[in-house]
Amino acid sequence: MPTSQPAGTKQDELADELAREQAFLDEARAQLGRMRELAESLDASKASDAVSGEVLGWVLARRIASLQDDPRATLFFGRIDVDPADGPSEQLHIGRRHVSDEAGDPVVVDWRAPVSTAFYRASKLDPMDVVLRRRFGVDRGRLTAIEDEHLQGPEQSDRTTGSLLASEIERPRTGPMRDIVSTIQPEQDEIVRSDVAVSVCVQGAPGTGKTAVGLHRAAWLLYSFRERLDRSGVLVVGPNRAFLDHIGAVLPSLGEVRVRHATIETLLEHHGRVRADEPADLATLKGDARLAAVLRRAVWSTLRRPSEALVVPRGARKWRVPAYEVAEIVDELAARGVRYSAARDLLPQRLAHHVLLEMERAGDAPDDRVQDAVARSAAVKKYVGTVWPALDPQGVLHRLWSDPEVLRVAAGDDLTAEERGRLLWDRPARTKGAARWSRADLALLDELDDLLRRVPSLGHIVLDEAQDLSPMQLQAVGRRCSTGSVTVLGDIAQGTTPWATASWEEAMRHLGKPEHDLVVLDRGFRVPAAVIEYAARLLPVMAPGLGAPVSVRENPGRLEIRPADAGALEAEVVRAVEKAAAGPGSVGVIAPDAGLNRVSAALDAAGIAHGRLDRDHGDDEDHQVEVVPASVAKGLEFDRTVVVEPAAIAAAEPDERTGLRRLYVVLTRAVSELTIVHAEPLPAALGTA
Ligand SMILES: Nc1ncnc2c1ncn2[C@@H]1O[C@H](COP(=O)(O)OP(=O)(O)OP(=O)(O)O)[C@@H](O)[C@H]1O
Repeated sequence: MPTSQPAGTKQDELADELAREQAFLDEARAQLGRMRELAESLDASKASDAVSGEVLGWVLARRIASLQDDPRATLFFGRIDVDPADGPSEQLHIGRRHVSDEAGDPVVVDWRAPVSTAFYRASKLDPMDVVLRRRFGVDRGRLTAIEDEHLQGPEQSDRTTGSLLASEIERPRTGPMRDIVSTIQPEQDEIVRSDVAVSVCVQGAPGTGKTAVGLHRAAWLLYSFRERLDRSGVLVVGPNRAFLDHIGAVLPSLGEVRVRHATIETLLEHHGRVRADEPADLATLKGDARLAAVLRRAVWSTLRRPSEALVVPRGARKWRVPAYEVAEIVDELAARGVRYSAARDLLPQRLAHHVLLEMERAGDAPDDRVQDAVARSAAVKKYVGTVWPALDPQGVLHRLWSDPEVLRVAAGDDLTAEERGRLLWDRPARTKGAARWSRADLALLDELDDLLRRVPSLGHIVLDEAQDLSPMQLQAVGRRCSTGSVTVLGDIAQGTTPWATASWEEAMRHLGKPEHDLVVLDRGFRVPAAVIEYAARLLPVMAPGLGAPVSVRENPGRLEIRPADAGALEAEVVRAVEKAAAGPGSVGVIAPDAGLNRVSAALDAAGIAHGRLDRDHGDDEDHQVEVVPASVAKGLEFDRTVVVEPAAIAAAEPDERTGLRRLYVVLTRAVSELTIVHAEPLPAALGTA
């Protein structure tokens, strides 16, 4: 934009302004130091008793830790000057945490506070009383640049040192994912600050910031509803360990260290160890929502109609509750909507109460202790065991997969004979303890667990890469936020399981959140234009109707395709990796799972140090170069990626659509450069370069 001032004057003015802001930063640091010293001077031992002393000590330790100053970061990254019609104008500096002065007045405002909303959302169309929005460039704890936007009045020349958003994204990656708190975009902020009661489903193409938004939403919720969510808990669910490692530092960097991170497997692992792989069609069938009804029948069909009266001997007398009366009690308990085992727990007292009534009719005057003793008597226990058997999830599923008759009865009209045949084990395990459970079985065990006793609900769950979960897995997550809310993040086009969801309406129904906000993000932050345009060639074949994101990146990125002779693939990969690793920033070498060892060995032979990611682990050492199996690449990103043998990556999946979707995921991991190395012809859907 043209400026009327001579360039020199403008530079001087900018330098003065930076110096003023740096002085303000120094003052904010001093205030934070004062707050920390104050917290350190408080003495927990002065509490009224030992228990409160312990709690107070813990609270103080947490407060002191939260007041630590990180010299590598700044206390604020932005500023807004607001001038409301009905109040005084003020300048607000926005940072990762609140800092106040001796009088308690804010020096830095937490980015999550309501007054900070305008920093993220104000626009020229709707300035929200903001006159000026300022963003700061930061380097090792010092302010290095200012970017101003004047939101009101005649257009003015902005004092800007370039797009901080662009430089934030281009900044080379080392180590795990960073927070985006200084550059959250308005459409992202709307999601981050959605009310705690609202479940949100975000559909977005690769790199549109879904993961980032979900994590910042968790941090915002914890700030805004601290007491409620501290008690009920917040959970982040992601696709694998390598991914959790990648995102694991974001919430701690925002001051939230108590959010649990899990994969769907770790969430369900307490039900048993996965010891069996099964064909995709069987896993799909086990993940089908119809199984919920089958399991419900399997549980409740174990109730037996009492055929004999309950007889309780007490002293010289025997007391009887006739079978038809027991049947009425059982029917009433079963109809209450209480979980199976919880209802069963009520039965002994109900039966004992009837025995008590018999005693009263016979002229006795028994009290509550007698009722308790009858309820706990061997006769009642044994009787309850026959009419309302004790169950555990593993026992029920073991019987279901072992006994054709049990499965037939439980299946009702929900499964065909052919489907039942597939579900039955060829060689049933002799005991439930010896059963070889599959991944899909774990979700069924979880369903059974919940049919027996209600699984407690958390306050909020952030569910990432949700498109890959089966209906039964979605229900397992859903029951863990049944009284809370959920933020669902995903991309239908990146669904790479045979049971991947086809529609968000359906997935949200399985999660138990039919009422939700569906938001589509379509501005791509990660993937540069040259790369996304190439990857998007796959979309019409494997996800018709879904569009590619519009890359917001000014850097068009680089795409290079390097054919290799058969037998010389690894040598070409080594050359490509050497080139990619020459500059700063992370390099991901994504190869077919089956070819990973060869690639890793070739890099070793060439002396290229690298880490290896896996479903079950990330990289403890944060190497610049990571070798990644194609099946683990989802959700990750690298400044430069080298993709090895796309045709083999696609062919490793059970069908063409899943194969091309896997490839789409792999091709969209690059922030600036994608190099493809191949000996086999590229998949036809990619067209000719
Ligand atoms: N507002 C923003 N400011 C700066 N960087 C951003 C912003 N939004 C997203 N990014 C960056 O873009 C990259 C992609 O974001 P993220 O991983 O959250 O995308 P995603 O939609 O989850 O992608 P995928 O579907 O491929 O997993 C990350 O490096 C993230 O930090």
